[in-house]
Amino acid sequence: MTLSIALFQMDIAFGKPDANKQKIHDSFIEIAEKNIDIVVLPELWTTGYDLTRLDEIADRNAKDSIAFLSSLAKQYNVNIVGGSIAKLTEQGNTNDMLVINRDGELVKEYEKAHLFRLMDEEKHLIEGKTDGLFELEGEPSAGVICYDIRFPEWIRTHMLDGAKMLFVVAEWPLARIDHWKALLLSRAIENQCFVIACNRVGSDPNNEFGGHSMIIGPWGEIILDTDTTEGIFLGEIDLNEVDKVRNTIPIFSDRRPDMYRS
Ligand SMILES: NC(=O)CCC(=O)C(=O)O
Repeated sequence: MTLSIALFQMDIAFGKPDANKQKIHDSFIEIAEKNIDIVVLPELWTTGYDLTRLDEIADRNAKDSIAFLSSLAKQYNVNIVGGSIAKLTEQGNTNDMLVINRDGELVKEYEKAHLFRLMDEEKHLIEGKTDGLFELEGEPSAGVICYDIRFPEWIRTHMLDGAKMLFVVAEWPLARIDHWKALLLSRAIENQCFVIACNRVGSDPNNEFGGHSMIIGPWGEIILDTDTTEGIFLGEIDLNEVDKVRNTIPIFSDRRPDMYRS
């Protein structure tokens, strides 16, 4: 199956959910005539890293964000890996990925499992406890959030369940953009999957962000690598490539889990 992907590499207005929603709403028109199958947004696109104000600006139970993305998905007949948003729950705030299908149905919520101390996440957010597995267009997929990609065992956990596409949504600073690129490439090669990664650009009071949203194939081929400009970037993937690569070098059946530490 061939799928066309649009990565929304956007700047995010700090602590201004309405402005960010408006920007996405207005930009969707650009994808209308392009027959896109999946749109991907970056991490925390409603609020950015305005974490000290989350009790004021986070979305209670993600209700408004789900309604917003669901309406866009139906209007434009497109699946949306809706980046992540700050979700206010009874227990606290989470960094919550939303995945919506073409019919506007919520197919997955995944809460970031690994909180990033360098950006104070552990002070303001609670960690997720469940996996990021879902299906889009009938294809097994997984979604993770930014710092999660530094944990190859977490990604492998998803791949052992058969995921062929790994979606990564991020606010990854420019200062470590070489890590971002190397980690994404490694996750694609070692898991023989497509990595579809959307980072933000621009800056907030603490960081300048690095863009370089990417699509990488299961052989490690770079299908798309952007720069640091804001925009919607397109790429196409053929999921048959995953089976071809997995049959050529059968790493999943060659594993020796009996020798690995958990
Ligand atoms: N938002 C994040 O999780 C950033 C992760 C990051 O910058 C890193 O180096 O890891």
